[in-house]
Amino acid sequence: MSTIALQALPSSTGAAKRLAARFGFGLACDEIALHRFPDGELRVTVAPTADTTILFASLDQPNDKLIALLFAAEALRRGGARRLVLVAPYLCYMRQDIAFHPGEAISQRAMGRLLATLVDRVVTVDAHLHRTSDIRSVFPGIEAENLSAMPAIADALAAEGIDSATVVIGPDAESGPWVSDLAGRLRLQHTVARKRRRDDRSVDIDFADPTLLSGRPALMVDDIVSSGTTLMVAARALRTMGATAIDAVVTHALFPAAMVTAFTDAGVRSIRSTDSVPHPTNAIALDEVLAAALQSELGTTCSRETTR
Ligand SMILES: O=P(O)(O)OC[C@H]1O[C@@H](O)[C@H](O)[C@@H]1O
Repeated sequence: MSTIALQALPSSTGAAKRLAARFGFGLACDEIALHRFPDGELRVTVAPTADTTILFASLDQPNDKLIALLFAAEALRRGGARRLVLVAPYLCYMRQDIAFHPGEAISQRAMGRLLATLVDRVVTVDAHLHRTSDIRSVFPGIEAENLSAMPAIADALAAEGIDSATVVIGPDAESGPWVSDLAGRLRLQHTVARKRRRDDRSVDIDFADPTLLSGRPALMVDDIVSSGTTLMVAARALRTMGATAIDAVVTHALFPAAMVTAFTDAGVRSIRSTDSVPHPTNAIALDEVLAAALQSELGTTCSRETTR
């Protein structure tokens, strides 16, 4: 019988423990210990490994976490891990999938190649792949899955009840697949706006049918809220179009918590996120969708603790 362990970066231990509990056989979650030296370098210490180790590391604020992951993978392999599975509910650096200007690095490609040298499988949620149709092309030679948060979001919204006149809104063409999926699950009308980004904090958004929202609630859906510009500009447009209420739901909440006030000022009544990134707006847990994807790792395994 082979063994399995779960180890998490400190910022991911909450979600990792929820995942472990969902497996239902007493799998412990070990926190990877990080020590920062006075000069800023990191020492990384892992718990004893198992044949298969699930490394839980959501990669928001990624630069230090990537170094920690690199060192953790080294220690786990040297400790005997035959299979490393990275669970990164938020996968960083996926948005730059082409060189928009001469000389720019394609971060998606570089990140995929780096992670493919460290682990055997990557599991993520609503990765921003845009022009990349298959996540496996990002990770040469290893397994990779891009799960959807929309079933969990739809279940949460349906459970609390939603006005059937609500229009599900996507702020740009990239959001189309999420918007149509969620609207289909909730049996709601949907529309996707046109967005033109001028720079990091400046976008123009317009809707093909400016009358659609008149007197109706809007539910904005997106994969990422980062600077919050897209959400605020879209909310102002929806308000001008006569939306009676504007709620937002997002998979990855990357914005500073204090920005919620600015969203309220722009007309957003509520914003909820999944727990892919720890955030005060977290309202939808992803443990069930992650556990389902990871069932194949359990096979005839038992937790490392039970075999010591
Ligand atoms: O406008 P901010 O919040 O900075 O960026 C998030 C938006 O930019 C896109 O890549 C995302 O899909 C989302 O629509």
